[in-house]
Amino acid sequence: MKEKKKNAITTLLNYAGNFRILTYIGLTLSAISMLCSIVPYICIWLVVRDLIEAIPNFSNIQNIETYGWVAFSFSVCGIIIYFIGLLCTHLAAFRTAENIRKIGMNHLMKAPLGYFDNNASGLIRGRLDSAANDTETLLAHNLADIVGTIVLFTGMVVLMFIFDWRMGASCLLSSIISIIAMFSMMGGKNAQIMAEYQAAQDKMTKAGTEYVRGIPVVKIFQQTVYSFKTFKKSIEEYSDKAEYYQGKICRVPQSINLTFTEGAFIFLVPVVIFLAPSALNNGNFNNFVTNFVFYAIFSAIISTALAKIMFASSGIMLANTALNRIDLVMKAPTLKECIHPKTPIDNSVVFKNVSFTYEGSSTPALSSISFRVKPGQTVALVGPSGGGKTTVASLIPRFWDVKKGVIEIGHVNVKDIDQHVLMDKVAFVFQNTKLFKTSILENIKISNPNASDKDVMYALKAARCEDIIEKLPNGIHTIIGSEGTYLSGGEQQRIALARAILKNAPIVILDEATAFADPENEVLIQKALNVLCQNRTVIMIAHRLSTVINADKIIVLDKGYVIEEGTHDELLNKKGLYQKMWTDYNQAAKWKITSVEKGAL
Ligand SMILES: Nc1ncnc2c1ncn2[C@@H]1O[C@H](COP(=O)(O)OP(=O)(O)OP(=O)(O)O)[C@@H](O)[C@H]1O
Repeated sequence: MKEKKKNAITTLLNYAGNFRILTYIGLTLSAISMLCSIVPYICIWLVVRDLIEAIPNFSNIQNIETYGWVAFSFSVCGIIIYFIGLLCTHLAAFRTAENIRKIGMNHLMKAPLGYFDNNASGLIRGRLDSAANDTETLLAHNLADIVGTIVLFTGMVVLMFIFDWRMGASCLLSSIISIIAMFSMMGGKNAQIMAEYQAAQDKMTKAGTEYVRGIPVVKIFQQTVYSFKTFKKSIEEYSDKAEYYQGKICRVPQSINLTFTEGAFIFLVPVVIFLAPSALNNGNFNNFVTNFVFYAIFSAIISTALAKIMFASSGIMLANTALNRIDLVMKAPTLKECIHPKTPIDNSVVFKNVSFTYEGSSTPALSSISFRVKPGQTVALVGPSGGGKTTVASLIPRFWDVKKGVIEIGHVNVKDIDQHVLMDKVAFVFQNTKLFKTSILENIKISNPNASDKDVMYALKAARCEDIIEKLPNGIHTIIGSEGTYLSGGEQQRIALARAILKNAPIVILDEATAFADPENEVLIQKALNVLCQNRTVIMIAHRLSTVINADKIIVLDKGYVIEEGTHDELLNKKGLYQKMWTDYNQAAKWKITSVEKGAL
């Protein structure tokens, strides 16, 4: 446990960078302010001593006013120093939290795009945010309180043994019991239980995100909330863990801790009763009473100090868990950057004996795939569902890195091409277009931030988006998703094509570009695609075989293998899987036309 605490703080201070110095200053000031806060108690002891010694001639007392001023000055100084310290720790904490978010985001920017398919965005964001928030509280408040309290505690222990060690030891005994109870909640097996409790919370967040995503499906199929068993189960698991941690682990030590924190004088009274007769006999009863008054008051600040340590320790525990969770983000796989990047010499794409298995899967998605796409050629990937088409397409821009085989663009291994150059080389249009909740203009300029409004307008025209822009209240400046401005699937697809056209990349990857379009939109999308694909190397995935007839080459993928390759006519002559797919496709098309005709009659 001790080791873990050290790690959390060291790691956090690493995130703070140069602002670490502010943390050190803040902690030192917090320690000084705590030392200042002890002085008024010493003054109280002096006042009580003088009062008792002066009985009944109180007019002889001279120094009480001085003690009062000293106590007041130290209290005020302590408060001012504490606030300056807090200012420093807050500045450092805000910067650290900002750095955690920045470093986390920078790391995620290097993660392969495929990582985001496999990890819910809500979970990744939750991990970064909770780590930043929890550590912010730790650095801004908890750490200063811990250091201050340790100094205060050490000062108190010294004072306790200065005046009367027996009374001091009785006060200290309740503190020790309190501390043992406190740490028993956090140490050993209980730390593991706390980690499990946090993991259950993580699982619940993930299941919650999936649940919200699936609400439309639930509504369509009239399912009740309980159909989402995973989410329900995760809530139950979380409640069980929380209940177990709070009820079984914390109840007894918490009660002991609170009893001895609030009743720090619990051993003091019996000790005083026990010592009083000998003090009377020895003739130093005045001194004995002074010490008793002092320890009775002093035990109150022990309670405050212990309560502070308790809250601060739970802060460290939270920060520890948060750091473990952020580690999961920081340990996300990253694409290896090439040290000596090479420049592709043309726009060809070549797969050489590529095999690929998704992480966590035992079956390869692709096995020994080899094919060549010459510059300017259009190659179509077809085949049954799960054949590996999307995987092939996503390996080209390095959504994932292959471990076996080589993928080349312009005769250079994609791993040896600078990331920015690679991204400039390839434009992709996915099945599910992602448009941001911003203006159409911004949405399109994402692919080329330096483009002028004129270039954007050209791209919109080339993607046949004029009708979309005309009906929008503020034209290209209309924010998508605001004031009832929603675009249909086909319209979104055309905006995405405008984005790809503006990017002007020499290699285009199309994944089911017309999948969700109605007939009207499909014609427009097809026209936009013609512009996008002109004089470019194109790799397209299509289920509608009518769209691939004119491709320079068709590659048939089945169960991760290339089983046929050739032009439309060549493949029909082979009388293999493609020919069967073509027959089925035509039959389906004929069936559709017949059904429509019958319906019309
Ligand atoms: N992110 C992933 N993690 C694990 N396995 C995956 C992942 N994506 C795809 N697979 C698996 O890899 C294999 C190939 O899938 P892929 O999506 O490439 O096929 P496809 O031909 O594009 O299918 P479809 O036509 O249905 O889109 C399948 O067995 C699939 O289950």
